[in-house]
Amino acid sequence: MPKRAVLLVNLGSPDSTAVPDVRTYLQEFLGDERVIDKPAWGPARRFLVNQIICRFRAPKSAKAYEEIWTENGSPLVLTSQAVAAKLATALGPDLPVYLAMRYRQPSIASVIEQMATDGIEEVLLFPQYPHYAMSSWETVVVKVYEEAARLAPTMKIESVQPFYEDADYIEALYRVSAPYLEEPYDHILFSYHGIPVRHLRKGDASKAHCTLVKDCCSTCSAAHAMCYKAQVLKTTDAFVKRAGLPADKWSVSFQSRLVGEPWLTPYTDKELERFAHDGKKRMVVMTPAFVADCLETLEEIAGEGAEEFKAAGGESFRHVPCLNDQAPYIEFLAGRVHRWLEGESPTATHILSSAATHQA
Ligand SMILES: C=CC1=C(C)c2cc3[nH]c(cc4nc(cc5[nH]c(cc1n2)c(C)c5CCC(=O)O)C(CCC(=O)O)=C4C)c(C)c3C=C
Ligand SMILES: [Fe+2]
Ligand SMILES: [Fe+2]
Repeated sequence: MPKRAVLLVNLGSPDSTAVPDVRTYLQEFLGDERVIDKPAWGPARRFLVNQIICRFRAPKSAKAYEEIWTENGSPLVLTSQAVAAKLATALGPDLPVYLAMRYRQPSIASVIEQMATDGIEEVLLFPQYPHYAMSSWETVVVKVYEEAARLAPTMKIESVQPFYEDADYIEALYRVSAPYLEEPYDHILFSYHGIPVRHLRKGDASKAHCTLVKDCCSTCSAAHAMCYKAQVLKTTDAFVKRAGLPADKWSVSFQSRLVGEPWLTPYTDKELERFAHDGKKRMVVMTPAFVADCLETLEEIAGEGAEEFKAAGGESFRHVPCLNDQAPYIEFLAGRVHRWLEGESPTATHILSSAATHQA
């Protein structure tokens, strides 16, 4: 019997809130060619990222991180560690669980080296993203395969595909959110991390669907195996059906944009202001693109978003916490791992990416 393991990978955080640490993190993150992909020419991109974006952004980001940092470190990293520990307990001693971060620590390379030292032969890679994006799911998968090819070439790795409409994931989302939907509210906003519209077009292998066909991301298409927007709409639809939400009480928006080009719309901050002006006084915001609470949910939504909504006339603002290390999420992860052990291919929707076809 080959020695098997599960590898969870999430995005990662700076080592501390000190500006030099935040700058180092941003350089690694935004220096990733699947995150900032322009200009295409490497040295020019490096100059743009290092000299312009990171230099100016690091002090502002460091302040934002200070708002959410705990005495033990980054919420994203600490929650991911708790998830890994609880999943390990659920799976038992024969199936160890490892955790790595795409940027900073623990690095993918160091964890693959550890798995090789521990004699691991077969790995289920579980990117901690429900939706496909070149800048999230794909960069994790590519990096893991690159590092494995270099450090552990005989290790066999299979990747869990984006689980945006997996019935067990939707059920977990429902179980964690339901208590927050019991109190009266006027509107529920599903706020997803944004991406540049250009990335949506880049992911469309047909080059004939996304942004080119009317209602492209809501109509059925093979392009949607790699369409972030289509996938977040499917998560929302499935959740709305499960929770029985009335049609006129919810909508979708996109947060966390950078300047320089159009990102997916409508933008969350503008929508919160609009709803407050329209007299929707009691707002609930869900953030299902993130499995763990992080800077983007705790500071941008629960902090700034709530302030902006109230400044525009809103009265109450509830952010529904992410799945975090709550039992429904651990049960979903364990269930998905068991399906792998029973021989189900991790490929629910085959992604037409070189990243997904690697076989060591
Ligand atoms: C949920 C999936 C994510 C996608 C898709 C994504 C795309 C994306 N992000 C940036 C730029 C930044 N994101 C930042 C933080 C951040 N992003 C995600 C997730 C996705 N990003 C998470 C979970 C976090 C929080 C990390 C934490 O430590 O808590 C930041 C850093 C903070 C800041 O300065 O605002 C940047 C920058 C781009 C450019 C992009 C797609 C092209
Ligand atoms: Fe991001
Ligand atoms: Fe699309």
